[in-house]
Amino acid sequence: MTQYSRVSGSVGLITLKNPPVNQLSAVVRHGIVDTVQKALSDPKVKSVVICGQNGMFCGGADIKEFQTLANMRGPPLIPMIHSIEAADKPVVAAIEGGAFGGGLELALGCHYRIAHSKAKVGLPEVTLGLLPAAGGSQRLPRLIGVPAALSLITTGRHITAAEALQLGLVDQVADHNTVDAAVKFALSVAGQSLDARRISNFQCPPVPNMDALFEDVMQKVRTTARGAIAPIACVQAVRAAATLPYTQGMQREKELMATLFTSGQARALQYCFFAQRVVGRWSMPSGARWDTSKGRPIHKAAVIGLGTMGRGITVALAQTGLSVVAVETQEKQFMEAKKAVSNMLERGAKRSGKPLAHGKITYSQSLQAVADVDLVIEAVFEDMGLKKKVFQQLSAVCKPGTFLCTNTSTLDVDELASQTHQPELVVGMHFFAPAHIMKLLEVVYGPRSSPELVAVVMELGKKMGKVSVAVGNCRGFVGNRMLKPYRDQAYFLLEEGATPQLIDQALEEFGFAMGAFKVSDLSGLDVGWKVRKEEGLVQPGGGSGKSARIRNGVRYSPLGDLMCEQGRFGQKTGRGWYQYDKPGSRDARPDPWMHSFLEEYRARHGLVARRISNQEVLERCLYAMINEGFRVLEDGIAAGPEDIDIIYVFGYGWPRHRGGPMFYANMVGLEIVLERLEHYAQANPDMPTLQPCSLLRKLVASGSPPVNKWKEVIKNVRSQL
Ligand SMILES: CC/C=C\C=C\CC(=O)SCCNC(=O)CCNC(=O)[C@H](O)C(C)(C)COP(=O)(O)OP(=O)(O)OC[C@H]1O[C@@H](n2cnc3c(N)ncnc32)[C@H](O)[C@@H]1OP(=O)(O)O
Repeated sequence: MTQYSRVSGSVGLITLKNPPVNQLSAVVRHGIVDTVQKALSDPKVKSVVICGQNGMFCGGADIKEFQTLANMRGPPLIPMIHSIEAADKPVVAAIEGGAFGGGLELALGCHYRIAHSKAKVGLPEVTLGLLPAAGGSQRLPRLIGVPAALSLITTGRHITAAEALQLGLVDQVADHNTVDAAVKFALSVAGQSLDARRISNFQCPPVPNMDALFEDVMQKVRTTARGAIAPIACVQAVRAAATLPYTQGMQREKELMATLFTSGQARALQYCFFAQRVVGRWSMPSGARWDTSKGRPIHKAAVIGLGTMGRGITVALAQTGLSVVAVETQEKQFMEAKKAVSNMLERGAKRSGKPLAHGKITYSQSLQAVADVDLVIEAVFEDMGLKKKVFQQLSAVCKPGTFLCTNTSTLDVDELASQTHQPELVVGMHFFAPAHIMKLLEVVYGPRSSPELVAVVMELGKKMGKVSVAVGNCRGFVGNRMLKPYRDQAYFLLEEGATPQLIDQALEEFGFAMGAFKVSDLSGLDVGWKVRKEEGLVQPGGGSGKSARIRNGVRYSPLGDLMCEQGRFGQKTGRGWYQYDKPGSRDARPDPWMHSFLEEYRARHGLVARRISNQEVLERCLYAMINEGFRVLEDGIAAGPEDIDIIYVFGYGWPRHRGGPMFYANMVGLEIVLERLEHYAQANPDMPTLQPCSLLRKLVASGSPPVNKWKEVIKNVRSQL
């Protein structure tokens, strides 16, 4: 786990060996303590280099060890790092690949740091619900100053070696063999005084108006944290570094960490870290899996339809380096799209510092231009008739074997596949707007979709920087299917006495980026109205009598339809569930009109408004969504709870520090979720989405196992179906 050798006569070389990322598990920490001791006591050794095997310095503490305190045996990190800093021989960290979290804290304990030019460094503990508690919160501000340290520690962002050099975080950047460079450097500094190299002895560089700086940062962090506690503790820890002697600062760091470490938020965030990796190991009900299905290379792709989504998809594809044929048959849209895509590419290049990808795109107004591409993403208007026509044409035009994908948020992927000669080469790609920015991609396979195609599209998603989740085909797939009962409950609560702002506030206090009604205003009320009209659900004026609020025997709220009849489509019309200064403006303000609208509505339907508590808002909206999540699992649409949670965290603004809806249900207690659903279902027999589903009942009957054990129960439930 840790290898030791003497090189170049007098340099003790310690190599961390713990695949995949040389994480500091107990054995590695033992190894470091032993080998440092060995090097320091060997009179032939004049200086020491610490590096990691396989081109990676160290990915930090072993996150798996955090699951139980019992796992955390072995030498603790803090004294281990202190003993390195206190050594009387120079210790040099040779950073290849990356130094993250405890890995960077280890490097900060060394007297010198040399990084490869392609290496990255960072303190991402905040993203795991923690803070850099092996001295990182105290050493980093002393080394690079308070503002820069605050920026790194509160965001957890990874920075390049070049930025690290500029900040003074590393001493040298090497273009070739970093370990060789570090050994050479170690030889050159052997015997030199180390007094000025021990960061814990430094004073933080003074900051003018320090109180104002911390107040300002704290306010910003509170706004963006949406209830997460780790970013706040990070600011408090850095403040301790700036105001207290090192030993007291370390004490504060320890206290803050103790609170975070055992918090539910840290558990949720660490679950998300692993869940994100679990969804990459996709599987299909047929038994096809990520490790047994091989894709084939895609050299040239096409996008059909250059509306908002098509433009974003074109940009995302071009940024991967692929050749892209962008097709739009309508002249006006074609000209506008060319300009818009070009602007988006320029903005992207500026943001990322990567070269422009203009040359990768060819534009055409004819579908014939896609004849020789390997993969097509159709992104025309969300209309089954139109999409079917496009798929028939694509099937005729494209070379045999071309993969055909549809960007759709709800439509039946199998129905589209049946329009082509090779339905096994069709999948859905549900992008989220803006498609070149949003991280989530739902990859929707049908019963006939080939695993090869799923492998290709999952890989393509990765190249586009997306978190791709493979899901089965059903109405709304995973994300939008679960959103429906959540939204329905929000509407029903309005009928029963709530206001849009009361509901949104409860959801935003829970941690959602936006409440249900603000989201509805943003995406446009007319979108759902069109779908409901096509489904025959809309009655003019909202209908009358008892049947006005029932469709197919199930409770229905015509509130959204009535809003649309009034032309209140949301932000785009300047009026929706809220009012806006002008059409297109984003600043939502409560609209007094809503009050009389709702009063009149309730009076017409004989409804008596009652006081709705935040708790009821959360229970009804979230538990209805969670219940649908269990149905999704039962139906085999998602392979496991991790898939659902990652979809919600990356695509629907679910607060990451609450781990996703299914993890959250587990945190609340499945028996509590079941009991509350039963309660609400009894009170509302016309709302079948509140009837607890059988998987939830089975899980509770099985003793409410933790999320990572649900798959066993799911397997049993499915085999009984
Ligand atoms: C008193 C003080 C107590 C505690 C102090 C704790 C401080 C810490 O160090 S907390 C940990 C901080 N470190 C991180 O947050 C880094 C997490 N890792 C990453 O960001 C990335 O893995 C990466 C290092 C940048 C490498 O990325 P990539 O090359 O894309 O590989 P991945 O697919 O992400 O990971 C590969 C494989 O490694 C597992 N893994 C990564 N880091 C850790 C880790 N720190 N501990 C345990 N395991 C780790 C990861 O889960 C993947 O394995 P799978 O089997 O595929 O899940």
